[in-house]
Amino acid sequence: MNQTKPIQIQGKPLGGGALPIIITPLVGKTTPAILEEVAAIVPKRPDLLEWRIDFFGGIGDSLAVIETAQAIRRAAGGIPVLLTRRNATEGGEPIAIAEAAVVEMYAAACQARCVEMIDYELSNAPDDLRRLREVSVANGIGLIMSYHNFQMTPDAATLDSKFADAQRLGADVAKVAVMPKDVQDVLALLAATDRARQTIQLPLISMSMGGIGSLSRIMGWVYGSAATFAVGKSSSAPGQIAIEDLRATLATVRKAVTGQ
Ligand SMILES: O=C1C[C@@](O)(C(=O)O)C[C@@H](O)[C@@H]1O
Repeated sequence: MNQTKPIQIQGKPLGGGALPIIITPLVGKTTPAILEEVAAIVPKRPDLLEWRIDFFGGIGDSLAVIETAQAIRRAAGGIPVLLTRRNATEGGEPIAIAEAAVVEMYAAACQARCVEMIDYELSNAPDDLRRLREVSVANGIGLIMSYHNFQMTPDAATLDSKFADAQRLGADVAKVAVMPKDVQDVLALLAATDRARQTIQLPLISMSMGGIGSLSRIMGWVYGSAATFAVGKSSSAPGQIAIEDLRATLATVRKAVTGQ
């Protein structure tokens, strides 16, 4: 089987390498609600917590963001944190602040070193992508560049170009999440992931969403996806599986696929 490149945090691979890492979203609106989620999720031991800050009421207040990130970290028992503002055109929650303030919020979080990774969409302005690449590198924070399509699965050339764009723009990880209309679309996403594994130097994350797409959350690592998103307390996208069920299923697939 071809190799899946591991996601690294400050030069160290995350997870044991035998299976994809499990990322669990936090979607609370307030700091206490988020900390309640963290308390419920930490015993389930995901490899990475994704703080979906587009759900957070205090997104416009960088101090509140940094203090909440620090509180998450204190409660997370060593599990690293990925900070994600998913924009509304790519499936996120509508937010009250302009893009310039979003970039400054991300920059402040990087400078405070209160998270380990950030995620920013490839569709953003080249200057904003450049700024976040610079400030994340300067502070040792990993940068995922991502593409999401909650309506459909684009053609193979478009899928290939998203992985390639992330590499060209200097990301640490390339991520693609798309919605299938049928089983062929799930295969198209898996095939694109396998092609990217052979042509792109970066670790990859990919998934097909929705009910049928959930197959990709279970077997995407066989095609090169280094991570899979699972529900700890609340879901952040259609098709996510409960972490306990996903972990058991991944172990079964791994045993069947590798014989170990
Ligand atoms: O991009 C992704 C992937 C995702 O959309 C999913 O389908 O699991 C969930 C989001 O929280 C995350 O930012």
